[in-house]
Amino acid sequence: MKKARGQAMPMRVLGAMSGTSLDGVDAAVLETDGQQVLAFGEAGYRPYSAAEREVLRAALGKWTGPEVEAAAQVLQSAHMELLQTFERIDLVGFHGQTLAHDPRGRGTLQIGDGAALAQVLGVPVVWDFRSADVELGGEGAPLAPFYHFALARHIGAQGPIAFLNLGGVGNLTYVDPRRPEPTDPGALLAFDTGPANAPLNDLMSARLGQDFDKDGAVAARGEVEQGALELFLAEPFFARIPPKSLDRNDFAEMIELVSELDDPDAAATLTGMCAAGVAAGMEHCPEPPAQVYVTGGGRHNPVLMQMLEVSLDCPVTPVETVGLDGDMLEAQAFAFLAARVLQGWATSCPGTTGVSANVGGGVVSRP
Ligand SMILES: Nc1ncnc2c1ncn2[C@@H]1O[C@H](COP(=O)(O)OP(=O)(O)OP(=O)(O)O)[C@@H](O)[C@H]1O
Ligand SMILES: CC(=O)N[C@H]1[C@@H]2OC[C@@H](O2)[C@@H](O)[C@@H]1O[C@H](C)C(=O)O
Repeated sequence: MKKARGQAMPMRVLGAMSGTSLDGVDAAVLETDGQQVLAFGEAGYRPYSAAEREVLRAALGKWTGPEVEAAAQVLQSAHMELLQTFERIDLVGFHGQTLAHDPRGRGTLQIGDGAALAQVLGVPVVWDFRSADVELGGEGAPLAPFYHFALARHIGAQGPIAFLNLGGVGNLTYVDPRRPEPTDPGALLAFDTGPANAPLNDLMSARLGQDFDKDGAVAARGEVEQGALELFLAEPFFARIPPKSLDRNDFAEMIELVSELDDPDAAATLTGMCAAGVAAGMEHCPEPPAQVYVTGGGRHNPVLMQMLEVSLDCPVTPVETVGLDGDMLEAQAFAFLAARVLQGWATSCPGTTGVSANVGGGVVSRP
């Protein structure tokens, strides 16, 4: 039976996320009743070693088999190591690691065993957040939008704003905080915008042996190749009406579009493609938001931020300008969603994943 909203208890919830960039595990405490953000707590980060990252990378795009099992072990032990360092936790929201995402085909796969984690930590763990939404016809992603709605209210936004997450993949949430509930029609529109850092990271790794283009240093020396950009934007994904989502490697072939370019021009062009995907996505919003608040690692890239400022019709700033932590926002989101799952409340709705009705995903495992 669903509880009435007034009965929800404030909890200290620990959220954990291992994102598509495969850099490490982010974990953050959020005090919440699943409706409001009450306070932000401690946060921690556990990077993957180069060897661990290779094990995870080898499993990307796979659904079963030895690579997936090896990746699951790396993922599980890294989480156990990090999450055991937190104290006084009531509940854990455990996203795991997406290995494969094909919502209209084989489904979505996040590795990680929440039941085993609950035994070790001695508290309930909410996990497998995306499957129920996909099974009911939704995209299964993005799921942070319900948290974005709570954040928009927390920062006192009076009209529509947007949150833009620039991780491996980009995702945008348009929020109208004047609606009372995130599930109200018009309160949320969310979708993946296209590849963000993943192709640029892959280029940097293949050509220069670097994990990423730190501070956009390589792209800053180059120019965007317009022909490649046009070919990229001709992909049917950009014209598709949202909600819509992507797998990390859905645009892996775009690196071919820059194969003839020198390093600076190739990096600048891939950076430009990320910004252009966001600009194309913005066209789907009902009106330009008053602000775009950027979270995720891409906000540290000044070349990318500059390109966004030029191509969007509204101001673009890192979420830190309103006192939020852009490195931990996704981990906090899964803490927030865990609190909602425990109450039996929705974590996605037609505006966020395209699912036909409001869905409360997530499995609860108790110690
Ligand atoms: N100083 C910097 N300069 C340029 N790029 C940066 C910088 N810091 C981080 N990044 C980029 O941000 C990426 C990490 O972003 P983030 O941690 O948000 O990804 P993620 O959470 O794994 O991804 P997702 O949200 O898609 O699951 C790095 O791989 C890198 O490409
Ligand atoms: C299937 C999956 O794991 N998708 C991730 C990925 O990383 C960014 C983007 O693609 C977003 O759709 C989602 O993560 C965020 C945190 C979300 O669900 O809101």
